[in-house]
Amino acid sequence: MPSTRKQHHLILASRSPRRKYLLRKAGLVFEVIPGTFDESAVPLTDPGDYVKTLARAKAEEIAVRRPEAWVIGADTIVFIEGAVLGKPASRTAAREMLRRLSGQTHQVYTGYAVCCRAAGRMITEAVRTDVRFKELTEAEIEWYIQTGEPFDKAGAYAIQGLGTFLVRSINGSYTNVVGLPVCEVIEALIREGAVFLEGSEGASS
Ligand SMILES: Cc1cn([C@H]2C[C@H](O)[C@@H](COP(=O)(O)OP(=O)(O)OP(=O)(O)O)O2)c(=O)[nH]c1=O
Repeated sequence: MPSTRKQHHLILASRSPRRKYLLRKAGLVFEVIPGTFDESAVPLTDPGDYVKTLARAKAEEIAVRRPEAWVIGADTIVFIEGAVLGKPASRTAAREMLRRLSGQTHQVYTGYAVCCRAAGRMITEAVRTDVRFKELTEAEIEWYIQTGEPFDKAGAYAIQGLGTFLVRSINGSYTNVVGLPVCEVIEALIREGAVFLEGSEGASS
């Protein structure tokens, strides 16, 4: 019996619900296939190069299995005074990160990769957004930690969630902070002829 399942040709190589949400909101049709790439194996270099390397590795892992598809990979880090803040592993780590970010401006870097092996294409870029936090009281930090929101987010906060109250201002792309610079990624997809919109021919085969 022939399969009636839609074969999408755009794949998001990510387990991040935020990335999926951002691309869906932009009207794209895609599959989600998270990889197993071990980020800890990559040494920190320049923050932009670092997120590009990780984004590329995440995309390539899936592209090898689906050479005909266009694959998107991404990686987001929070960077302050030469240090990378990843996802906090404990309440103590979350507390330390939030204290460090309090009253300061930090940088959020998201690297993205858009690639297709059959087309012989690999685009990698990094986008930077400056984020300024308000001065946080200890009570505000404790309240935010007990909401549970910091734990799967780089830098222990979510600008798109309850953590919106932490942010005084941003300079640059908002979606870049959430996990995917939508403007730049869609620009790249359009340039490559790889945009699959709901209802369009390219979205299924
Ligand atoms: C700073 C910030 C980060 N984040 C999230 C975006 C990313 O999902 C996460 C950083 O972790 P990443 O390692 O970039 O991504 P991930 O592990 O969630 O997903 P995958 O590797 O499978 O693609 O932090 C927010 O949701 N809001 C924010 O304000």
